[in-house]
Amino acid sequence: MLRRYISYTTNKFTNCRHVSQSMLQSTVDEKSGIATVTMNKPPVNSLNLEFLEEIITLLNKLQKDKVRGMILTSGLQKVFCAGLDIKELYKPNPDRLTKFWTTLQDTWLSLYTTSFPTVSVINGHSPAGGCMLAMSCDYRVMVGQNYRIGFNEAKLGIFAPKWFQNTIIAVIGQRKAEVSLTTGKMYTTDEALQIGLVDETCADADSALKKGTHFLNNFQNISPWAYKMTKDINRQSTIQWLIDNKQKDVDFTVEYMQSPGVQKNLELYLQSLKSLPPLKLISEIN
Ligand SMILES: CCCCCCCC/C=C\C=C\CC(=O)SCCNC(=O)CCNC(=O)[C@H](O)C(C)(C)COP(=O)(O)OP(=O)(O)OC[C@H]1O[C@@H](n2cnc3c(N)ncnc32)[C@H](O)[C@@H]1OP(=O)(O)O
Repeated sequence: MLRRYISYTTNKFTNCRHVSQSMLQSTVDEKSGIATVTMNKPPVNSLNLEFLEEIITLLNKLQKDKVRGMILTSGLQKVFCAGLDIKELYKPNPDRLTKFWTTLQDTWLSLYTTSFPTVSVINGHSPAGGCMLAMSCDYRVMVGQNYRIGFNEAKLGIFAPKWFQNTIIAVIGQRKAEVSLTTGKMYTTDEALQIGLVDETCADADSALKKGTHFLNNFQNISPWAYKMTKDINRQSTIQWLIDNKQKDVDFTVEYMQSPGVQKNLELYLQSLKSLPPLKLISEIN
């Protein structure tokens, strides 16, 4: 396992508090109380067990520190998050896969129920679990015209669980979610805006961060308690479904992922990932 460390420093010139873990950097602006969290797990910010554990630890820390809001973004050149780390799913060790899926559920629960408002600044490709990471925030701003976002699980021969699908339905509605999930379509920035996968688009990352901050400033005069209660009531049925079905969801996933058909599909997908030229894959699967 990677050596992990957390360090806290305050920069007296910028009035920012920095929290740095090996794959995540967090900077809290002392004046606004807004945390900017940057994912930095080259090459593609894929979500493996250790990365998910870091995300949970950081969310707990931000909650304890009573930040006023969080912006989640990527420090990589062209990828926001490539989704689940396929290596966690391909030829898995059942014990690790059990821990991985349980931690994935807990990460989603932590992010979807934060006591502070959250924004994702999508500054790179964002397929499958990467798109879900963005959907689990309260607001989404997508940068530029070069990236793709969507739910391509079907292209890998796997399907999204109920709690995942319900999260998407809450954002874009039942019909669009069904078309999006069954076709595995990856959307351009403009298409994503049109179907409501993202709330705003802009040309560059700096403007996107400003738009994210602008959204979070809406909560300056809103009671944190009123914010949290409203969000909890709005999201309650999906959250409760997962809490009530956690073990069933893990057991099913562990068995399903190990089936020969799923493993064959993942093998073929991993091969195509290696053989296609950069970015061809994403455009191929449109
Ligand atoms: C709060 C959490 C919410 C999450 C809830 C999830 C609930 C679960 C439900 C559903 C399940 C979801 C399934 C998934 O997420 S499966 C993952 C789907 N992802 C993809 O299909 C992305 C595939 N990757 C790409 O299309 C490209 O890599 C791209 C992201 C566009 C980047 O392109 P490029 O910059 O050209 O980089 P390369 O393709 O050369 O890749 C560099 C190396 O990274 C490896 N890679 C890429 N993606 C993954 C991945 N997802 N997992 C593991 N490894 C990945 C790639 O093979 C290269 O490796 P190497 O250098 O060894 O060849």
